[in-house]
Amino acid sequence: MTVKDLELTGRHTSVAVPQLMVQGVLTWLRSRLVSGAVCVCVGACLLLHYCSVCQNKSWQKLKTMVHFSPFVVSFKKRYPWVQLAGHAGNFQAGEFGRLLKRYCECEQQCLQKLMKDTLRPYVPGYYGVVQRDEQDYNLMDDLLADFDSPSIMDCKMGSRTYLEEELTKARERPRLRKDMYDKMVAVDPGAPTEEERAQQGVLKPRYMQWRETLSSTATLGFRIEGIKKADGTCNTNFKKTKQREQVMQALKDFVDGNTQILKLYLERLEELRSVLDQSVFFRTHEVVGSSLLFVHDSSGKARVWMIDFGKTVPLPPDQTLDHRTPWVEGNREDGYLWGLDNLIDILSSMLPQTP
Ligand SMILES: Nc1ncnc2c1ncn2[C@@H]1O[C@H](COP(=O)(O)OP(=O)(O)OP(=O)(O)O)[C@@H](O)[C@H]1O
Ligand SMILES: O=P(O)(O)O[C@@H]1[C@H](O)[C@H](O)[C@@H](OP(=O)(O)O)[C@H](OP(=O)(O)O)[C@H]1O
Repeated sequence: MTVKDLELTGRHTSVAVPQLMVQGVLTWLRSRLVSGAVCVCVGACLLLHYCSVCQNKSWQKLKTMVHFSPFVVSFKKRYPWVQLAGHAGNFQAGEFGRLLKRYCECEQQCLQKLMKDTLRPYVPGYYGVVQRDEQDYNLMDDLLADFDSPSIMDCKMGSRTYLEEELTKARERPRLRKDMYDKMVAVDPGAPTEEERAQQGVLKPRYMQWRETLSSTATLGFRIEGIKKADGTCNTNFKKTKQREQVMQALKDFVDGNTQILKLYLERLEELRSVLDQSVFFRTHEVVGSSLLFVHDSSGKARVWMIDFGKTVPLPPDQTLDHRTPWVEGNREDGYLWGLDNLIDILSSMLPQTP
């Protein structure tokens, strides 16, 4: 369920730890772990606390990964930092409340443009590319830095989680993914077709579409990827959270029923929506796989930011998107605003109605 050898797939492969020691930890985890998100937390915490201690050593190729984030990293023992979703080993601690995310040119281009866009207050501040141990990173604000024991939620936005160009590539050069087949079977043994079963592999777009329809991505235009609460509990098991009522329950649990926090989140999302309507960047980009990061703490502070622009790409000069029109191949619509409308609607319905 949690730790296993993995077919190497691009960005999954490196973490900042000596390989042998990590393999020892992983072997221990593999032999000991039982199911449950809290156990995942503890295991990942042990491993990645160690990673952070060793963060000045060179990054090494590691043919193993911890499945199912979150990854809890103690950044220089200052405060625990949590990676709720995404690829393992992509982040390192920076200085002064900043963090380093493994370099991705597409993300760099977006963050640079976003620093000059009306969306600037809704994305992490960006400070350029830095090198550590021969690896390039994008340096950005750590959005958790100003919070005390924060509760965090990652919501992946949009009705589509793969780029149109990924579809084209998969058609031109179909590549069967055994790791995705295995992830599919782990959730639903009946999901693969007979052909996929015989091949023991699925194409990436097929897997991504299956994930979209299993969760709320296809029906609501967003899905919860993970939640970590101030009490230390973590849950990344939202693959089947699909119905509006299930989403509401997860949100209610995330804020511990605190309507004041819900209200602050709602206000922030409404502001974000009106800024998105004005944003040149947003109008001229296909925004896929990007998340909203929700953060609050017991002081009553609650904020939301847009993160992850690794699959946000510029449109041709003559094209714009409204981000609400349903997607058909070729129109490049991503359903981002449709998802945000739904999220806002759900949060509003959870608040007591004012006469
Ligand atoms: N600027 C930030 N400040 C604080 N936490 C962050 C920040 N950026 C990312 N995170 C944490 O890391 C997680 C993964 O981030 P992100 O989606 O950018 O990674 P990724 O590896 O590109 O993901 P994906 O696999 O979806 O492409 C988030 O869920 C969040 O917990
Ligand atoms: O959440 P899951 O079920 O583990 O599936 C992963 C998730 O959809 C990621 O967003 C995706 O990375 P990208 O968004 O960067 O494509 C990754 O593809 P990958 O394995 O090809 O990196 C998937 O494996």
